[in-house]
Amino acid sequence: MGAMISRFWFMLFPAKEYKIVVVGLDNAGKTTTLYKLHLGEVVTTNPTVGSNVEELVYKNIRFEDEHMNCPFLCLRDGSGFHNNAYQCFKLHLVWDLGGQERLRTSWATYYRGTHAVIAVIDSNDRVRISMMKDELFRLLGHEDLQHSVILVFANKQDIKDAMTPAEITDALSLHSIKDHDWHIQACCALSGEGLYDGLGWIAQRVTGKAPT
Ligand SMILES: Nc1nc2c(ncn2[C@@H]2O[C@H](COP(=O)(O)OP(=O)(O)OP(=O)(O)O)[C@@H](O)[C@H]2O)c(=O)[nH]1
Ligand SMILES: [Mg+2]
Repeated sequence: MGAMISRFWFMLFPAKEYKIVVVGLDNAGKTTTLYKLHLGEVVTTNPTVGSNVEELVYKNIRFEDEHMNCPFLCLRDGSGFHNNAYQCFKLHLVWDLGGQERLRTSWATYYRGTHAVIAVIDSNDRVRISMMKDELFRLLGHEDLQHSVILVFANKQDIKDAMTPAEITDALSLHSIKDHDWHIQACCALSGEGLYDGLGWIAQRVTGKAPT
């Protein structure tokens, strides 16, 4: 019933959309991440040529005091324990870009209007982490991403001896990023662990960000 009401509500009052682009080297797990979030399932992937795009709805329960000034589409939840609570929906349009070397030059064509960048890292790919650092700093310098927040997914944490988020933070020099809000999240796109935590961080941070 609740799901039906919210679907109907969406049709009447479409929420403001937030644009996210997902970047990272080939084989990092970008497409797996997108479809795990979108469908809740692991899909069989092929290397992406071009892009995939899907809409994700992130739902958050907020209590009345936190809800003040909430800019999102909200439904009052008057039932049970939560009669002071609201369900706040944020709609994210997520672009998953191909990571092969020849495709990376086209990433910038997707940047305009982006609120958040997700950089997916294969935490076992020690050899190419410096290449990913170069790509990351190149995109951070792009004018269309001036106002974007950056989420780094330290993916494939299920594999033994994966680099920890702290190691990846050092290898990517994340602490030297001063002009963007950033966050690193350990995850496993196969099980989904950590993915919603990362999306939750974005959902909080995009409020009030206005890319040109
Ligand atoms: N063990 C493990 N494997 C993963 C994980 N996430 C993705 N993979 C695997 O990594 C491989 C590449 O995943 P993709 O999602 O296609 O990678 P991609 O980043 O989209 O690659 P491109 O499209 O070429 O840029 C697939 O075999 C996935 O099943 C993970 O968390 N753990
Ligand atoms: Mg892909």
